[in-house]
Amino acid sequence: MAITPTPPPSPSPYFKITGLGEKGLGAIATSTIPANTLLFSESPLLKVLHSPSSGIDKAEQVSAAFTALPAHSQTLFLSLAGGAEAGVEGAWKCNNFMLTTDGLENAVFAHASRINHSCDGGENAYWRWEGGKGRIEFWSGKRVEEGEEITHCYRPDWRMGTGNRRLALMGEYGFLCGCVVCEAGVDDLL
Ligand SMILES: C[S@@+](CC[C@H](N)C(=O)[O-])C[C@H]1O[C@@H](n2cnc3c(N)ncnc32)[C@H](O)[C@@H]1O
Repeated sequence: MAITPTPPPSPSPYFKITGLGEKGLGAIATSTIPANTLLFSESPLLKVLHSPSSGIDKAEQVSAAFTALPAHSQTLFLSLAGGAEAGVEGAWKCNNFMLTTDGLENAVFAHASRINHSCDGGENAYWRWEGGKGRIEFWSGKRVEEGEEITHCYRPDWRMGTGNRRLALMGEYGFLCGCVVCEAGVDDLL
């Protein structure tokens, strides 16, 4: 069973971070949020720009970038999901965002990493990387009711049926998806 750490402070006036059972921590709206609201923005805790021609693989780059972090940032990084069980590699696998479509720029964020996944259709938030500002922004994609969990879709298209989606998420991220779409148990996105 996952170890749920003490909830960190929220980066946003719109939600709190709290324990959500099997999902670990997650974000719960503390008031109604209108659609298209900027929820928060933040700069990366650890970012890697991969260059295939360098001959250095991404895992080595992540490890070197982690070593270069100040001690308090290392502690924060390892406190993210996957860190207690599988160290730097586990926290990276579980929490990194692919910032650019070429897959070469990835980053882990202290707060954005606490937002859970919901399959396509169940999510109510989305993110975008503002490269010029060096910050990720999280926006509400629709109106969110007080008490609702704020989620985003970790991959843009999971329209492959509940069983296949759950298998794919288990393979890539190592969790059994408990989002509203999967829990409904219908393959209505086919
Ligand atoms: C990026 S972290 C999200 C925040 C995490 N819940 C935490 O406690 O820090 C991803 C992890 O959260 C959990 N998670 C996220 N979305 C989930 C979902 N739809 N169903 C079940 N677990 C989920 C899984 O343990 C996954 O490996």
